[in-house]
Amino acid sequence: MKVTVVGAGNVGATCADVLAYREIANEVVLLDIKEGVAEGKALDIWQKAPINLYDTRTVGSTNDYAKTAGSDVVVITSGLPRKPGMTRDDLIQTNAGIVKSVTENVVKHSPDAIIIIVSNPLDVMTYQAHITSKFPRTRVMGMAGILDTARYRAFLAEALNVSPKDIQAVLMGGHGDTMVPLPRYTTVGGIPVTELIGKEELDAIIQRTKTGGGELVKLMGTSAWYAPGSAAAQMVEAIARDQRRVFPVCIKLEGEYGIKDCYLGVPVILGKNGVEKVIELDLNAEEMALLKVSEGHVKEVMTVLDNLA
Ligand SMILES: NC(=O)c1ccc[n+]([C@@H]2O[C@H](COP(=O)([O-])OP(=O)(O)OC[C@H]3O[C@@H](n4cnc5c(N)ncnc54)[C@H](O)[C@@H]3O)[C@@H](O)[C@H]2O)c1
Ligand SMILES: O=C(O)C[C@H](O)C(=O)O
Repeated sequence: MKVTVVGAGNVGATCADVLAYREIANEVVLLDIKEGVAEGKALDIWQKAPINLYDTRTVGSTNDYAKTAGSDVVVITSGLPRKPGMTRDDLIQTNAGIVKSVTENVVKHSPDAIIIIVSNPLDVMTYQAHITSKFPRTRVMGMAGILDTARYRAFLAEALNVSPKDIQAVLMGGHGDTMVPLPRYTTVGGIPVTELIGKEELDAIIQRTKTGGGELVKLMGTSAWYAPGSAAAQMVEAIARDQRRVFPVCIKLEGEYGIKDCYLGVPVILGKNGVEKVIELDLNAEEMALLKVSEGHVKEVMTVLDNLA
């Protein structure tokens, strides 16, 4: 298993580190456009191997895609992160160009790869990578749902004073304020969450989850990386080990949930072929209405991308 991570910044380097210390891949190539940065971080991670006891070989590359040739999975994290006061959509102009040129290079050197997009605005950057790569939709997906769900689970674990391991949940829709939480599908050790927490407290947690990325941007002046890098690595693991994990993943919808030609987070089965199956939940009217709002927002930003092109 060879994995390339494009972008050796905060998220990319964290993802490469998790892939290495959890031995998810035999070889991890970290690539960045900035001279020396990827080589340095890859070397640093490799020098940690005797301490943390792993065999994964990490290799750095300054924009030399020949080193990435034949990758099984490519994670694209290259692009600007937002600063306080910005929305993710404000990044579209710069990041669309970056994701397009990176995807062209990835396709040239790894034509059979599965691509995982992390760059923002997530849903529309997944669209950009999909139309550029011309890969089947099952091999081009975006990471956001695992992160958003993890935030929701972490906040719930804190509120209920239980282990985050015991909280199972699904969040759907776009990666932004229109994401669709699904309390009906949230359980704590198998118990419906609504039996353990009041509506008001749950609503506050859902609201905090929706703005969870912004909360961190405000605190740090740039966006998060530990949870996002780990979330992307978890998707790679599901593919590399053919785990058939059930995760919310951004993919082009082709009629599921009555939605076509839109890139949205939905629960899927993730395995060796990428998205093995899109799971269609039986949403109630209220949940469906929220998903339609999310669709409307993502489609608006997709139009911005079309106009840029
Ligand atoms: N999907 C999510 O849930 C999620 C979570 C966190 C961050 N993000 C997004 O991920 C992206 C990266 O965030 P970060 O915090 O790692 O930023 P960062 O600035 O730390 O790293 C980005 C890296 O991309 C590199 N880069 C820029 N253009 C490149 C190109 N053409 N080829 C190769 N490398 C290039 C930069 O040199 C930089 O090292 C941002 O767009 C951010 O908004 C998404
Ligand atoms: O909030 C951001 O800009 C980064 C990322 O999408 C996140 O949710 O942490």
